[in-house]
Amino acid sequence: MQTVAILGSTGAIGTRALEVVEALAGQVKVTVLAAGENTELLARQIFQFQPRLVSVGTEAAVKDLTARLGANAPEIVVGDEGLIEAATYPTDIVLNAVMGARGIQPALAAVRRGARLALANKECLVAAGSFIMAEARQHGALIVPVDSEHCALFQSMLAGQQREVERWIITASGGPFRTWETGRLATATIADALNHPNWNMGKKITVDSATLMNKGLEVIEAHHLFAAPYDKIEVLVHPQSIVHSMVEYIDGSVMAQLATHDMRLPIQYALTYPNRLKLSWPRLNFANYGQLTFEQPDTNKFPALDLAISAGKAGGYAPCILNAANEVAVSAFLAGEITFVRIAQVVEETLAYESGGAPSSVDDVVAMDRQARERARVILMKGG
Ligand SMILES: NC(=O)C1=CN([C@@H]2O[C@H](COP(=O)(O)OP(=O)(O)OC[C@H]3O[C@@H](n4cnc5c(N)ncnc54)[C@H](OP(=O)(O)O)[C@@H]3O)[C@@H](O)[C@H]2O)C=CC1
Ligand SMILES: CC(=O)[C@@H](O)[C@H](O)COP(=O)(O)O
Ligand SMILES: [Mn+2]
Repeated sequence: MQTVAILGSTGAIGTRALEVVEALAGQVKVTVLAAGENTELLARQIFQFQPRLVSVGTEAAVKDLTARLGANAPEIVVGDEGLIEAATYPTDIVLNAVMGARGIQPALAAVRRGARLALANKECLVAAGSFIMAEARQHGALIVPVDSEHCALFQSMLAGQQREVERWIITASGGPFRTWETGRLATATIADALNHPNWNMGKKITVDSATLMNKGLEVIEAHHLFAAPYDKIEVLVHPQSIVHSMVEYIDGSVMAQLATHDMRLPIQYALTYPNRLKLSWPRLNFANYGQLTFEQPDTNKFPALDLAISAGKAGGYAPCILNAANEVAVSAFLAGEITFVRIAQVVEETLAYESGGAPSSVDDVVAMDRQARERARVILMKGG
Protein backbone atom coordinates (compact mmCIF):
# COMPACT_ATOMS: atom_id res chain seq x y z
CA MET A 1 0.00 0.00 0.00
CA GLN A 2 1.44 3.38 -1.06
CA THR A 3 0.50 6.46 0.93
CA VAL A 4 -0.10 9.74 -0.89
CA ALA A 5 -0.54 13.42 -0.10
CA ILE A 6 -2.78 15.21 -2.59
CA LEU A 7 -2.04 18.94 -2.70
CA GLY A 8 -4.78 20.83 -4.53
CA SER A 9 -7.35 18.11 -3.90
CA THR A 10 -10.36 20.27 -4.79
CA GLY A 11 -9.00 21.33 -8.19
CA ALA A 12 -9.30 19.77 -11.63
CA ILE A 13 -6.27 17.49 -11.16
CA GLY A 14 -6.95 16.86 -7.46
CA THR A 15 -10.52 15.66 -7.98
CA ARG A 16 -9.43 13.38 -10.83
CA ALA A 17 -6.61 12.06 -8.67
CA LEU A 18 -9.13 11.09 -6.02
CA GLU A 19 -11.16 9.24 -8.69
CA VAL A 20 -7.97 7.37 -9.60
CA VAL A 21 -7.29 6.52 -5.95
CA GLU A 22 -10.85 5.23 -5.61
CA ALA A 23 -10.45 3.08 -8.74
CA LEU A 24 -7.13 1.71 -7.45
CA ALA A 25 -9.13 0.27 -4.56
CA GLY A 26 -6.82 -0.38 -1.66
CA GLN A 27 -3.50 0.00 -3.50
CA VAL A 28 -3.06 3.68 -2.63
CA LYS A 29 -4.12 5.35 0.62
CA VAL A 30 -4.64 9.10 0.92
CA THR A 31 -3.20 10.28 4.21
CA VAL A 32 -2.93 14.02 3.48
CA LEU A 33 -5.22 16.45 1.66
CA ALA A 34 -4.50 20.12 0.95
CA ALA A 35 -6.82 22.66 -0.63
CA GLY A 36 -7.47 26.38 -0.62
CA GLU A 37 -10.97 27.55 0.22
CA ASN A 38 -13.46 25.06 -1.15
CA THR A 39 -14.35 23.66 2.27
CA GLU A 40 -17.63 22.15 1.12
CA LEU A 41 -15.90 19.77 -1.31
CA LEU A 42 -12.93 19.27 1.00
CA ALA A 43 -15.22 18.20 3.85
CA ARG A 44 -16.76 15.53 1.59
CA GLN A 45 -13.29 14.36 0.55
CA ILE A 46 -12.22 14.13 4.21
CA PHE A 47 -15.33 12.15 5.04
CA GLN A 48 -14.63 9.70 2.20
CA PHE A 49 -10.82 9.34 2.37
CA GLN A 50 -10.19 9.88 6.10
CA PRO A 51 -6.79 11.65 5.83
CA ARG A 52 -4.63 12.12 8.94
CA LEU A 53 -3.61 15.70 8.06
CA VAL A 54 -5.43 18.43 6.14
CA SER A 55 -4.15 21.81 5.01
CA VAL A 56 -6.30 24.76 3.92
CA GLY A 57 -5.47 28.19 2.54
CA THR A 58 -6.95 30.55 5.13
CA GLU A 59 -7.99 30.82 8.78
CA ALA A 60 -11.57 31.35 7.58
CA ALA A 61 -11.36 27.98 5.81
CA VAL A 62 -10.11 26.33 9.03
CA LYS A 63 -13.09 27.72 10.92
CA ASP A 64 -15.55 26.68 8.26
CA LEU A 65 -14.06 23.19 7.89
CA THR A 66 -14.02 22.64 11.66
CA ALA A 67 -17.67 23.63 11.84
CA ARG A 68 -18.54 21.17 9.07
CA LEU A 69 -16.58 18.26 10.54
CA GLY A 70 -17.09 18.78 14.28
CA ALA A 71 -15.46 16.12 16.44
CA ASN A 72 -14.50 14.11 13.32
CA ALA A 73 -12.02 16.73 12.12
CA PRO A 74 -8.45 15.51 11.50
CA GLU A 75 -5.48 17.74 12.32
CA ILE A 76 -5.85 20.93 10.25
CA VAL A 77 -2.94 23.20 9.30
CA VAL A 78 -3.15 26.47 7.40
CA GLY A 79 -1.57 28.73 4.79
CA ASP A 80 1.69 28.31 2.91
CA GLU A 81 3.32 26.88 6.06
CA GLY A 82 0.49 24.36 6.30
CA LEU A 83 1.03 23.38 2.68
CA ILE A 84 4.72 22.74 3.38
CA GLU A 85 3.71 20.69 6.42
CA ALA A 86 1.37 18.69 4.20
CA ALA A 87 4.22 17.92 1.78
CA THR A 88 6.53 17.07 4.68
CA TYR A 89 4.15 14.58 6.32
CA PRO A 90 5.68 11.09 5.79
CA THR A 91 3.95 9.72 2.69
CA ASP A 92 5.43 7.65 -0.14
CA ILE A 93 4.13 10.04 -2.79
CA VAL A 94 3.26 13.74 -2.97
CA LEU A 95 0.97 14.76 -5.82
CA ASN A 96 1.60 18.47 -6.27
CA ALA A 97 -1.48 19.84 -8.03
CA VAL A 98 -1.73 23.32 -6.58
CA MET A 99 -1.72 26.14 -9.08
CA GLY A 100 1.17 28.56 -9.50
CA ALA A 101 4.42 29.45 -7.76
CA ARG A 102 2.78 28.43 -4.48
CA GLY A 103 3.85 24.94 -5.56
CA ILE A 104 7.59 25.66 -5.18
CA GLN A 105 8.02 25.09 -1.43
CA PRO A 106 5.92 21.91 -1.20
CA ALA A 107 7.79 20.46 -4.21
CA LEU A 108 11.07 21.11 -2.43
CA ALA A 109 9.78 19.69 0.86
CA ALA A 110 8.71 16.50 -0.91
CA VAL A 111 11.99 15.86 -2.75
CA ARG A 112 14.10 16.80 0.28
CA ARG A 113 12.62 13.89 2.20
CA GLY A 114 13.09 11.56 -0.78
CA ALA A 115 9.37 11.11 -1.51
CA ARG A 116 8.15 10.47 -5.04
CA LEU A 117 6.92 13.74 -6.50
CA ALA A 118 3.99 13.23 -8.89
CA LEU A 119 4.21 16.65 -10.47
CA ALA A 120 1.32 18.50 -12.09
CA ASN A 121 2.40 21.94 -10.85
CA LYS A 122 4.63 23.10 -13.73
CA GLU A 123 5.14 26.61 -12.35
CA CYS A 124 7.50 25.34 -9.62
CA LEU A 125 9.91 24.03 -12.26
CA VAL A 126 9.59 27.17 -14.37
CA ALA A 127 10.53 29.42 -11.45
CA ALA A 128 12.87 27.16 -9.47
CA GLY A 129 13.57 24.14 -11.68
CA SER A 130 17.33 23.92 -11.21
CA PHE A 131 17.00 23.95 -7.39
CA ILE A 132 14.19 21.39 -7.29
CA MET A 133 15.96 19.04 -9.71
CA ALA A 134 19.25 19.35 -7.79
CA GLU A 135 17.54 18.58 -4.46
CA ALA A 136 15.75 15.61 -6.02
CA ARG A 137 19.07 14.22 -7.28
CA GLN A 138 20.75 14.81 -3.92
CA HIS A 139 18.00 13.05 -1.95
CA GLY A 140 17.28 10.29 -4.47
CA ALA A 141 13.71 11.49 -5.02
CA LEU A 142 11.92 10.43 -8.20
CA ILE A 143 9.92 13.08 -10.02
CA VAL A 144 7.24 11.58 -12.28
CA PRO A 145 5.51 14.20 -14.40
CA VAL A 146 1.72 14.37 -14.43
CA ASP A 147 1.54 17.11 -17.06
CA SER A 148 0.28 15.11 -20.06
CA GLU A 149 3.07 16.11 -22.48
CA HIS A 150 5.82 15.41 -19.96
CA CYS A 151 4.24 12.13 -18.96
CA ALA A 152 4.35 11.27 -22.70
CA LEU A 153 8.00 12.37 -22.95
CA PHE A 154 8.86 10.40 -19.79
CA GLN A 155 7.30 7.25 -21.27
CA SER A 156 8.87 7.85 -24.71
CA MET A 157 12.27 8.24 -23.09
CA LEU A 158 12.10 4.74 -21.66
CA ALA A 159 12.97 3.59 -25.21
CA GLY A 160 16.50 5.05 -25.20
CA GLN A 161 19.15 7.05 -23.38
CA GLN A 162 19.02 10.80 -22.74
CA ARG A 163 22.25 11.28 -24.76
CA GLU A 164 20.61 9.50 -27.75
CA VAL A 165 17.76 12.02 -28.01
CA GLU A 166 17.83 14.38 -30.99
CA ARG A 167 14.54 16.22 -30.37
CA TRP A 168 11.91 16.49 -27.69
CA ILE A 169 8.67 17.35 -29.55
CA ILE A 170 5.98 18.85 -27.33
CA THR A 171 2.51 18.87 -28.85
CA ALA A 172 0.01 21.71 -28.31
CA SER A 173 -3.71 21.74 -29.04
CA GLY A 174 -3.38 25.34 -30.27
CA GLY A 175 -6.14 26.37 -27.85
CA PRO A 176 -9.54 27.90 -28.61
CA PHE A 177 -8.09 30.70 -30.80
CA ARG A 178 -6.02 28.52 -33.15
CA THR A 179 -8.25 29.30 -36.13
CA TRP A 180 -9.04 32.93 -35.21
CA GLU A 181 -7.61 35.81 -37.27
CA THR A 182 -5.05 37.75 -35.20
CA GLY A 183 -7.16 40.93 -35.25
CA ARG A 184 -10.16 39.12 -33.80
CA LEU A 185 -8.23 38.30 -30.60
CA ALA A 186 -8.91 41.88 -29.45
CA THR A 187 -12.55 40.83 -28.99
CA ALA A 188 -11.80 37.58 -27.13
CA THR A 189 -13.93 37.25 -23.98
CA ILE A 190 -13.26 35.31 -20.78
CA ALA A 191 -15.77 32.68 -21.91
CA ASP A 192 -14.00 32.38 -25.28
CA ALA A 193 -10.64 31.86 -23.57
CA LEU A 194 -12.06 29.27 -21.18
CA ASN A 195 -13.54 27.27 -24.06
CA HIS A 196 -10.66 24.80 -24.48
CA PRO A 197 -11.22 22.43 -27.42
CA ASN A 198 -10.12 19.24 -25.66
CA TRP A 199 -9.33 19.53 -21.96
CA ASN A 200 -11.44 20.42 -18.93
CA MET A 201 -8.96 22.15 -16.60
CA GLY A 202 -8.67 24.87 -13.97
CA LYS A 203 -9.15 28.43 -15.21
CA LYS A 204 -5.54 29.61 -15.04
CA ILE A 205 -4.07 26.81 -17.12
CA THR A 206 -6.99 27.05 -19.55
CA VAL A 207 -6.18 30.72 -20.21
CA ASP A 208 -2.49 29.75 -20.52
CA SER A 209 -3.49 27.26 -23.21
CA ALA A 210 -5.34 30.03 -25.05
CA THR A 211 -2.31 32.37 -25.05
CA LEU A 212 0.08 29.43 -25.68
CA MET A 213 1.94 30.51 -22.53
CA ASN A 214 1.14 27.00 -21.29
CA LYS A 215 3.31 25.57 -24.05
CA GLY A 216 6.11 27.99 -23.25
CA LEU A 217 5.96 26.98 -19.58
CA GLU A 218 6.01 23.36 -20.72
CA VAL A 219 9.18 23.92 -22.77
CA ILE A 220 10.92 25.20 -19.61
CA GLU A 221 9.43 22.32 -17.61
CA ALA A 222 10.82 19.80 -20.15
CA HIS A 223 14.23 21.51 -20.07
CA HIS A 224 14.46 20.85 -16.33
CA LEU A 225 12.81 17.43 -16.14
CA PHE A 226 14.85 15.85 -18.92
CA ALA A 227 18.00 18.00 -18.88
CA ALA A 228 16.96 18.88 -22.44
CA PRO A 229 18.87 21.70 -24.17
CA TYR A 230 16.47 24.38 -25.45
CA ASP A 231 17.65 24.00 -29.04
CA LYS A 232 16.47 20.39 -28.99
CA ILE A 233 12.92 21.15 -27.78
CA GLU A 234 10.24 21.86 -30.38
CA VAL A 235 6.58 22.78 -30.13
CA LEU A 236 4.19 21.29 -32.66
CA VAL A 237 0.50 22.11 -32.85
CA HIS A 238 -1.66 18.98 -32.90
CA PRO A 239 -5.31 20.04 -32.58
CA GLN A 240 -6.67 16.60 -31.67
CA SER A 241 -4.50 16.23 -28.48
CA ILE A 242 -4.10 12.49 -29.05
CA VAL A 243 -0.33 12.36 -29.55
CA HIS A 244 0.69 13.77 -26.18
CA SER A 245 4.33 14.37 -27.17
CA MET A 246 7.21 12.60 -28.89
CA VAL A 247 10.91 11.88 -28.55
CA GLU A 248 13.06 11.56 -31.67
CA TYR A 249 16.28 9.58 -31.28
CA ILE A 250 19.51 10.02 -33.22
CA ASP A 251 18.70 7.03 -35.46
CA GLY A 252 15.51 8.79 -36.60
CA SER A 253 13.13 6.63 -34.54
CA VAL A 254 10.30 8.64 -33.03
CA MET A 255 8.62 7.38 -29.87
CA ALA A 256 5.27 8.88 -28.98
CA GLN A 257 2.63 8.28 -26.35
CA LEU A 258 -0.96 8.36 -27.57
CA ALA A 259 -4.16 8.20 -25.55
CA THR A 260 -7.53 9.87 -25.19
CA HIS A 261 -7.33 13.28 -23.52
CA ASP A 262 -8.08 12.22 -19.98
CA MET A 263 -5.80 13.26 -17.12
CA ARG A 264 -6.65 10.19 -15.07
CA LEU A 265 -4.15 8.24 -17.16
CA PRO A 266 -1.05 10.39 -16.43
CA ILE A 267 -2.14 10.74 -12.80
CA GLN A 268 -2.42 6.97 -12.37
CA TYR A 269 0.87 6.42 -14.21
CA ALA A 270 2.66 8.85 -11.89
CA LEU A 271 1.24 7.07 -8.84
CA THR A 272 1.95 3.50 -9.99
CA TYR A 273 5.12 3.82 -12.16
CA PRO A 274 6.92 1.56 -13.09
CA ASN A 275 3.75 -0.55 -13.10
CA ARG A 276 0.89 -0.07 -15.54
CA LEU A 277 -2.44 -0.93 -14.02
CA LYS A 278 -5.69 -1.74 -15.74
CA LEU A 279 -7.85 1.27 -16.57
CA SER A 280 -11.46 0.74 -17.44
CA TRP A 281 -12.39 4.01 -19.13
CA PRO A 282 -12.91 4.53 -22.91
CA ARG A 283 -10.10 3.51 -25.29
CA LEU A 284 -8.65 5.38 -28.23
CA ASN A 285 -10.61 4.54 -31.35
CA PHE A 286 -8.39 5.64 -34.25
CA ALA A 287 -11.11 5.21 -36.87
CA ASN A 288 -13.25 7.77 -34.99
CA TYR A 289 -10.54 10.38 -35.44
CA GLY A 290 -9.91 9.66 -39.12
CA GLN A 291 -6.83 11.85 -39.16
CA LEU A 292 -4.26 13.28 -36.79
CA THR A 293 -2.87 16.60 -37.99
CA PHE A 294 0.18 18.71 -37.16
CA GLU A 295 1.16 22.32 -37.88
CA GLN A 296 3.66 24.96 -36.76
CA PRO A 297 2.58 27.33 -33.95
CA ASP A 298 1.80 30.91 -35.01
CA THR A 299 4.19 32.87 -32.80
CA ASN A 300 3.08 36.23 -34.22
CA LYS A 301 -0.48 35.61 -33.13
CA PHE A 302 0.63 34.08 -29.82
CA PRO A 303 3.69 36.06 -28.61
CA ALA A 304 3.60 34.40 -25.16
CA LEU A 305 5.20 31.26 -26.57
CA ASP A 306 8.38 33.02 -27.70
CA LEU A 307 8.42 35.18 -24.56
CA ALA A 308 8.54 32.05 -22.44
CA ILE A 309 11.13 30.24 -24.54
CA SER A 310 13.36 33.35 -24.57
CA ALA A 311 13.02 33.66 -20.78
CA GLY A 312 13.93 29.98 -20.42
CA LYS A 313 17.01 30.43 -22.61
CA ALA A 314 18.00 33.61 -20.75
CA GLY A 315 17.78 31.71 -17.44
CA GLY A 316 18.63 33.50 -14.20
CA TYR A 317 15.57 35.26 -12.81
CA ALA A 318 13.80 35.59 -16.18
CA PRO A 319 11.62 32.43 -15.98
CA CYS A 320 10.58 33.32 -12.42
CA ILE A 321 9.59 36.84 -13.50
CA LEU A 322 7.79 35.51 -16.57
CA ASN A 323 5.77 33.12 -14.45
CA ALA A 324 4.91 35.64 -11.73
CA ALA A 325 3.84 38.30 -14.27
CA ASN A 326 1.76 35.75 -16.13
CA GLU A 327 -0.04 34.67 -12.95
CA VAL A 328 -0.89 38.30 -12.17
CA ALA A 329 -1.97 39.06 -15.75
CA VAL A 330 -4.14 35.95 -16.10
CA SER A 331 -5.81 36.67 -12.79
CA ALA A 332 -6.51 40.26 -13.96
CA PHE A 333 -7.93 38.95 -17.23
CA LEU A 334 -10.19 36.51 -15.37
CA ALA A 335 -11.34 39.40 -13.14
CA GLY A 336 -12.34 41.36 -16.26
CA GLU A 337 -9.65 44.01 -15.66
CA ILE A 338 -7.62 43.57 -18.85
CA THR A 339 -8.17 42.22 -22.36
CA PHE A 340 -6.88 38.88 -23.58
CA VAL A 341 -4.15 40.41 -25.76
CA ARG A 342 -2.91 42.49 -22.82
CA ILE A 343 -1.82 39.34 -20.94
CA ALA A 344 1.31 38.79 -23.04
CA GLN A 345 2.04 42.53 -23.08
CA VAL A 346 2.02 42.70 -19.27
CA VAL A 347 4.41 39.75 -19.14
CA GLU A 348 6.73 41.34 -21.69
CA GLU A 349 6.68 44.72 -19.91
CA THR A 350 7.41 43.08 -16.55
CA LEU A 351 10.30 41.13 -18.06
CA ALA A 352 11.76 44.40 -19.37
CA TYR A 353 12.67 45.27 -15.76
CA GLU A 354 14.88 42.18 -15.56
CA SER A 355 18.28 43.38 -14.50
CA GLY A 356 20.35 40.21 -14.84
CA GLY A 357 21.83 38.14 -12.06
CA ALA A 358 20.79 34.70 -11.01
CA PRO A 359 19.21 33.25 -7.87
CA SER A 360 21.57 31.39 -5.60
CA SER A 361 18.79 29.86 -3.52
CA VAL A 362 15.09 29.17 -3.54
CA ASP A 363 14.67 32.06 -1.12
CA ASP A 364 16.05 34.34 -3.85
CA VAL A 365 13.48 32.91 -6.27
CA VAL A 366 10.64 33.43 -3.82
CA ALA A 367 11.75 37.03 -3.17
CA MET A 368 11.93 37.75 -6.91
CA ASP A 369 8.52 36.13 -7.45
CA ARG A 370 7.08 38.63 -4.96
CA GLN A 371 8.86 41.62 -6.55
CA ALA A 372 7.82 40.63 -10.05
CA ARG A 373 4.19 40.41 -8.96
CA GLU A 374 4.41 43.94 -7.57
CA ARG A 375 5.92 45.19 -10.83
CA ALA A 376 3.27 43.45 -12.87
CA ARG A 377 0.53 45.02 -10.74
CA VAL A 378 2.02 48.50 -11.25
CA ILE A 379 2.11 47.86 -15.00
CA LEU A 380 -1.51 46.71 -14.87
CA MET A 381 -2.58 49.85 -13.02
CA LYS A 382 -0.86 52.09 -15.56
CA GLY A 383 -2.95 50.45 -18.27
CA GLY A 384 -1.91 50.21 -21.89
N1 LIG B 1 -5.97 20.62 -15.04
C1 LIG B 1 -5.17 19.93 -15.82
O1 LIG B 1 -5.63 19.10 -16.62
C2 LIG B 1 -3.70 20.13 -15.74
C3 LIG B 1 -3.11 20.91 -14.77
N2 LIG B 1 -1.77 21.03 -14.68
C4 LIG B 1 -1.18 21.85 -13.64
O2 LIG B 1 -1.64 21.39 -12.38
C5 LIG B 1 -1.81 22.48 -11.46
C6 LIG B 1 -3.24 22.50 -10.97
O3 LIG B 1 -4.09 22.73 -12.08
P1 LIG B 1 -5.67 22.61 -11.95
O4 LIG B 1 -6.02 21.41 -11.16
O5 LIG B 1 -6.19 22.75 -13.31
O6 LIG B 1 -5.99 23.93 -11.08
P2 LIG B 1 -7.29 24.27 -10.24
O7 LIG B 1 -7.38 25.75 -10.22
O8 LIG B 1 -8.45 23.49 -10.72
O9 LIG B 1 -6.92 23.73 -8.78
C7 LIG B 1 -6.01 24.41 -7.94
C8 LIG B 1 -6.03 23.75 -6.58
O10 LIG B 1 -5.14 24.44 -5.71
C9 LIG B 1 -5.83 24.69 -4.49
N3 LIG B 1 -5.29 25.79 -3.71
C10 LIG B 1 -5.48 27.12 -3.85
N4 LIG B 1 -4.88 27.77 -2.84
C11 LIG B 1 -4.29 26.83 -2.06
C12 LIG B 1 -3.53 26.86 -0.86
N5 LIG B 1 -3.24 28.01 -0.26
N6 LIG B 1 -3.11 25.69 -0.33
C13 LIG B 1 -3.40 24.53 -0.94
N7 LIG B 1 -4.12 24.42 -2.07
C14 LIG B 1 -4.55 25.58 -2.61
C15 LIG B 1 -7.26 24.93 -4.91
O11 LIG B 1 -8.10 24.84 -3.77
P3 LIG B 1 -9.56 25.57 -3.67
O12 LIG B 1 -10.22 25.38 -4.98
O13 LIG B 1 -10.15 24.79 -2.53
O14 LIG B 1 -9.32 27.00 -3.32
C16 LIG B 1 -7.39 23.78 -5.89
O15 LIG B 1 -7.58 22.58 -5.20
C17 LIG B 1 -1.38 23.74 -12.24
O16 LIG B 1 -0.06 24.02 -11.98
C18 LIG B 1 -1.55 23.32 -13.71
O17 LIG B 1 -0.70 24.01 -14.57
C19 LIG B 1 -0.93 20.40 -15.57
C20 LIG B 1 -1.45 19.64 -16.57
C21 LIG B 1 -2.86 19.43 -16.74
C1 LIG C 1 -3.67 18.36 -20.04
C2 LIG C 1 -2.42 19.11 -20.12
O1 LIG C 1 -1.37 18.59 -19.93
C3 LIG C 1 -2.50 20.54 -20.46
O2 LIG C 1 -1.27 21.18 -20.23
C4 LIG C 1 -2.89 20.61 -21.90
O3 LIG C 1 -1.82 20.15 -22.65
C5 LIG C 1 -3.27 21.96 -22.30
O4 LIG C 1 -3.50 21.99 -23.64
P1 LIG C 1 -2.69 22.87 -24.68
O5 LIG C 1 -1.94 21.91 -25.52
O6 LIG C 1 -3.80 23.58 -25.39
O7 LIG C 1 -1.81 23.82 -23.91
MN1 LIG D 1 0.24 19.95 -20.46
